[in-house]
Amino acid sequence: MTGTGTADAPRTAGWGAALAEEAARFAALGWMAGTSGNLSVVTDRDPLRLLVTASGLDKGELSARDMVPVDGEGRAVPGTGDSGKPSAEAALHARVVRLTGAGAVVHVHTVAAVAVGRRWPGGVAFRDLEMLKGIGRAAHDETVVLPVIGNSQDMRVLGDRLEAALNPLVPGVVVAGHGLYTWGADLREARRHTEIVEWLLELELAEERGR
Ligand SMILES: CSC[C@@H](O)[C@@H](O)C(=O)COP(=O)(O)O
Ligand SMILES: [Zn+2]
Repeated sequence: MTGTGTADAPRTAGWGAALAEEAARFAALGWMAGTSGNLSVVTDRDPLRLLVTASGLDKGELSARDMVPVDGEGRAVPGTGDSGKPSAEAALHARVVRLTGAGAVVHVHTVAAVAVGRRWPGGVAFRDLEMLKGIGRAAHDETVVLPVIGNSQDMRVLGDRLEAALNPLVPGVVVAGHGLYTWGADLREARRHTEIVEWLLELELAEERGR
């Protein structure tokens, strides 16, 4: 896929490379199989602008040019290049940013997220785990609930569900039958949150198998 070299391109090139690197990392873990998943980073707050992965590509093979600038509603910003169609879920990324103030959003399709969403459709609780510190919660004596929301192909519906279920203390939501959304102040924090939440989901399933 080719970019254009518009005035905006040099400014977003660094973000694009960072997104491609993150996507390759998640893909290598098997969390973005079969073109699934998408990533975004906030490049401007006023007006809100995000750079989001293009739709339908193998997320393990992206380059800096496979990223699309979108507005605060997730619509491609006109005149910013021909780097393809924004992710089908760009509007949800923008909604997460508006709701949480996040600087980066990660969406992965992990088996654990789908399995947990099926088993605990009302949300899943964690407690007394050192790993909870990685999402800013206490390692002891605090119950942390990760919300689970129903899936939809309509990003407005999905956004409304996410807003209604959002736990302000937890930077993530499981989308039942679909995958996981996580976010952070920047790409690095969003990655850490993704890894921690995925670890928690896998633990829950391992424990369930042992019960
Ligand atoms: C197997 S891809 C499923 C898609 O519908 C979607 O859920 C997804 O995560 C990737 O969509 P994309 O438009 O490439 O960002
Ligand atoms: Zn998806």
